[in-house]
Amino acid sequence: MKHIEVVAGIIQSGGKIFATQRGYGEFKDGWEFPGGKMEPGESQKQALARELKEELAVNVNVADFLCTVNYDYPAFHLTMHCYFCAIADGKLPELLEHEAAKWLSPAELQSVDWLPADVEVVKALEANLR
Ligand SMILES: Nc1nc2c([nH]c(=O)n2[C@H]2C[C@H](O)[C@@H](COP(=O)(O)OP(=O)(O)OP(=O)(O)O)O2)c(=O)[nH]1
Repeated sequence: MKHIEVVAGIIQSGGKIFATQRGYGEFKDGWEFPGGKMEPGESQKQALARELKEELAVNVNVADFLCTVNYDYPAFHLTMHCYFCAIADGKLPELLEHEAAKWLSPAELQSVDWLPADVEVVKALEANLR
């Protein structure tokens, strides 16, 4: 089966977590942690900083690793590495590709319709924030 490996960022600011809603493709309207695929020669953290800059025009410091999740979608196997991120310069994300975004408090994490692979990430995040 096809294998896709991505890095995803849990951007934190003022005690809240940034969630984005996909604007296109197979998973349109699903909620996720922004990020994307690594390019050859990039570390996971470098790839994540680049993807967040491209998608959200935001400068982040990629911080602690949270978890790696594996999920079998019908058409591919996903491996996703998740890292906490802090905004480096106070400039908030702009939606260049996503259709919507929300800043969620820890208590609000279950209030959006996460992509299937993200359910486990949210569980790990809730345990980490507790
Ligand atoms: N970035 C990201 N992708 C996720 C998450 N959860 C999840 O199932 N995915 C899936 C959706 C995509 O099929 C796959 C790869 O994500 P991607 O960001 O590279 O998106 P994409 O396939 O639209 O790729 P591209 O057109 O931007 O190259 O991972 C998540 O939290 N963040």
